[in-house]
Amino acid sequence: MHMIVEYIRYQVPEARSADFEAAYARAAVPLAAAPQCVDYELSRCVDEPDSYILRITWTSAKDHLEGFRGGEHFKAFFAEIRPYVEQIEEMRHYERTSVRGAGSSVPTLYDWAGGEAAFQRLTEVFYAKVREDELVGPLFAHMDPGHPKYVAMWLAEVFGGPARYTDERGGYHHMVTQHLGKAIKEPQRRRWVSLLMDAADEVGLPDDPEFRAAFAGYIEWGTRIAIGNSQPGAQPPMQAPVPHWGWGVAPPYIPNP
Ligand code: HEM
Repeated sequence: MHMIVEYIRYQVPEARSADFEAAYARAAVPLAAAPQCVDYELSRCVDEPDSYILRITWTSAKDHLEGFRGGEHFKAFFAEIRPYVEQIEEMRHYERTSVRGAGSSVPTLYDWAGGEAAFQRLTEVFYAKVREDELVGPLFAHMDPGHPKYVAMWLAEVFGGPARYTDERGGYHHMVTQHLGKAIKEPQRRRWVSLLMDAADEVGLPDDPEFRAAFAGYIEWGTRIAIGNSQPGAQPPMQAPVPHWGWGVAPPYIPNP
């Protein structure tokens, strides 16, 4: 899949702008229903209110030109915007480059949680519980004394803090080797999660719904991957970046063909 961004610049006289926006609000319904459309946004120029830019991200240029234009949603979409075709000044596909990313207007989960100290407190309390637990304790019988600290470094990095696990502890590769062959069972994973959530309450991690949903989302994801990687014969990738987790929603997993 090779995403492509389409920009359409319109010049719409002030007298028609309200109708234009209303037409696009209606056109957006079939557009959003098209499986070739990733997202879209119509914005209006502040300095020259006659200028509009419509940005549509498509799953690929071919999907746009063949899939969407030849598909079931195009007719309804085009019927709405047809009166404005003559107002188009530019309509082209743009290739995304690697220069993109999120800014800092939204705090990281790491900052929201309280930074490094918060994760250190969390894992100290958590592994004290783990050690005592009859279901998961035995897996950790030979745990490295530094383990709570290392996992705190991992979590901090995942949630947007400094890359200390990568820089000081061997990164993803080291983590994955630690789970190989452990043959973790589902009830053990569940207990691990449950003890971690107890620890989160005990050390007073923020308990607002948004933070906890994102936190639990990563933990559900990560523990399920750990189970898979720990089974006999598993062959997980041995090199990968440490994952980064934010406030958003994880997209569906589609394996590379
Ligand atoms: C989100 C889920 C998980 C994360 C982020 C995680 C993270 C880690 C990390 C970073 C290490 C290596 C620490 C080091 O640098 O030495 C590790 C080791 C280990 N993990 Fe996990 N883990 C997860 C899930 C689990 C689960 C569900 C289990 C079992 C129920 C488990 C059992 C172990 C064990 C037994 C070790 C080796 C400990 C030792 O002997 O030192 N992990 N984990």
